[in-house]
Amino acid sequence: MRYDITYGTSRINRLFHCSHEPCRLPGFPTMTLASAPAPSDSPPLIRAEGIGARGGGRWLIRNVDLTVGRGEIVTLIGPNGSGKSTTVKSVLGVLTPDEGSVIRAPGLRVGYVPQKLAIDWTLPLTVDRLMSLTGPVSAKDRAAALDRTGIPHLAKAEVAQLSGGEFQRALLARAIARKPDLLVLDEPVQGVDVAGEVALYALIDQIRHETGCGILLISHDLHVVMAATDRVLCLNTHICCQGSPQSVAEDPAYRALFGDRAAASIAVYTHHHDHTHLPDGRVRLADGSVADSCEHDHHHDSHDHSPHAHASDKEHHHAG
Ligand SMILES: Nc1ncnc2c1ncn2[C@@H]1O[C@H](COP(=O)(O)OP(=O)(O)OP(=O)(O)O)[C@@H](O)[C@H]1O
Repeated sequence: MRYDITYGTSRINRLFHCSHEPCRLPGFPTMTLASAPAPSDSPPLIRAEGIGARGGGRWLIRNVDLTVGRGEIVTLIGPNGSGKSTTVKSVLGVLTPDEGSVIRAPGLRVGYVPQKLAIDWTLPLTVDRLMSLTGPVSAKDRAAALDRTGIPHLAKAEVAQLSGGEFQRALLARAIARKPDLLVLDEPVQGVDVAGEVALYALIDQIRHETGCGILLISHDLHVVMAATDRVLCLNTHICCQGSPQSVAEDPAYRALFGDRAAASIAVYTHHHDHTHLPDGRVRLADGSVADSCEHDHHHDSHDHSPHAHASDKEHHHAG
């Protein structure tokens, strides 16, 4: 396995994770995501079974099973200190788990965007240079990656002067320039505003469709990411629950960790947006007309605003 890892002290601390109520209001920009690629018959890129890792005299994670296949987006979600980074480091081989097994596809190429970057911010560093800091990447591949992430104009910009969103795109460009089979993104929207989060997750989704790579995401974002992911694992040292975003949002274990409001906010973001809820309670329909409600809308199968939608999802597994 070859992978691209940089870690250490942080440039952007967790700037903010927006829980501001208006940001969750219906009508806020939402993304349109293509459906996930059909599951492939190829073996998973990574398969971890029953992994456990100890540190400081205790189990940091235990009994964690995790697989990521080609073209699949899997998200690890959980409170601070619940073991998300430890799990990812274990499946990538950065840490050796104390129990369980990890199988990685032969020759697996991993692009890792860590939560923290070891960069001396007092030294000049352009975006272009950042791309090849830990290994050679051809000029063509660097340019293509910057183009793909929407920041070709920033190739010569100083990394220290980038905005939060630009910086995250630069990190993503750096990871995809090496054409990974598996892209691992540890909190990819740090320092990015909510509209930027939507755009970034849409970009991640496009990259998965275009390249067919598998994507393992770590996130605290309880709303937007849920719409962009195929499978969610909710971690709290062990896996509390897992399944489709909707089914996890319904799980009592998830609600106990994140609260009912978080679950409700997910419902807002997972229904099919062919209309917009106006601040006065009325609804602008797809044809531009305004109605009192969306009752007559025709997308009720994927479109229930209730957090109880999809409660019977068959993918759902609750591990207590
Ligand atoms: N090498 C280590 N030795 C001892 N404890 C550790 C070590 N690495 C991490 N921990 C502890 O393990 C727990 C899980 O850490 P981890 O970074 O995996 O959590 P996380 O879910 O990614 O957290 P966050 O959301 O805050 O990034 C934390 O309590 C952390 O302090």
